[in-house]
Amino acid sequence: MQVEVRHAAHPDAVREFDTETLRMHFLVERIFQSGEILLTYSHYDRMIVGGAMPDEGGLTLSTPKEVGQSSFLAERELGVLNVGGAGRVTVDGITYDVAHLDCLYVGKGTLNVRFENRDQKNPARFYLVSAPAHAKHPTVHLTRTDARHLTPGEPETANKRSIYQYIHPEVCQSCQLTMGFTMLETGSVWNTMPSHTHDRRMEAYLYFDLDPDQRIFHFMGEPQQTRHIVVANHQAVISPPWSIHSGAGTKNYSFIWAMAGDNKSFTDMDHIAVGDLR
Ligand SMILES: O=C[C@H](O)[C@@H](O)CC(=O)C(=O)O
Ligand SMILES: [Zn+2]
Repeated sequence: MQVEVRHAAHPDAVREFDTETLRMHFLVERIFQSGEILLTYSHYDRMIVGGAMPDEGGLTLSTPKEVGQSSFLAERELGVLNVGGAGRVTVDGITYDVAHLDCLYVGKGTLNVRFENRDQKNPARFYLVSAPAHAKHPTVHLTRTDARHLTPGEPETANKRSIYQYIHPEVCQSCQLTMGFTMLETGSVWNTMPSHTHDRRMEAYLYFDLDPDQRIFHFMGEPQQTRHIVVANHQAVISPPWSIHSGAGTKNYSFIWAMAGDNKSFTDMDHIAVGDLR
């Protein structure tokens, strides 16, 4: 397991960041590496994002010093969403078949989490998101048909998309974590436009299903001080609570969103009119 710590940055400081500094603070370039668990510990709401990509030997979630506990999930909850081939996740002796785009909520107090492939030629890529938790909720396996499905956007504004809400109060219990994914239709490239902030919750995006030679221009920053980060497939962006998080791709793509903070209300957003962005 490799863990990288990212400290929180004040918006006044971020105004001065150049491209490399923005990327160093907010872009997670490496999420999936075969036979390894790569994690990034963000000090925004202490959310951990990362990936587990098993090889023949499988992978066990160990406990890094950063979490300060005897087991990773002693005081945390975990969301797992598979963007690779079919896999298996074993949680304290119970094995779940976690197919492509299935999600697993793993509750606080879990002692053992193990990741394996079903087909070594098409390895699973488990995207992981964890936040501090103070209550135990049951571990739940969710498929796409369990998710809440929304279809915002229009072809005219190139933002027609499907939102699948998995770890969401109407679908699955959690302490502070919410998680799901958004899939853009062919010809639509804009996510989360009109954009918004929610200072009471931070958010992270993992972009996936993007062709290797295409990129997403992810927009961040205060609404009147926007900056962009050029993002490739299987890279994540940490969005501070004060920042917009929106993107335009050179082609359509999908992304996993996950949030932690004061509430789990997906619709609690401070919207910014397109004309007010700077
Ligand atoms: O606070 C909610 C998050 O920013 C995303 O879930 C928005 C999103 O997936 C979209 O509009 O496509
Ligand atoms: Zn948001």
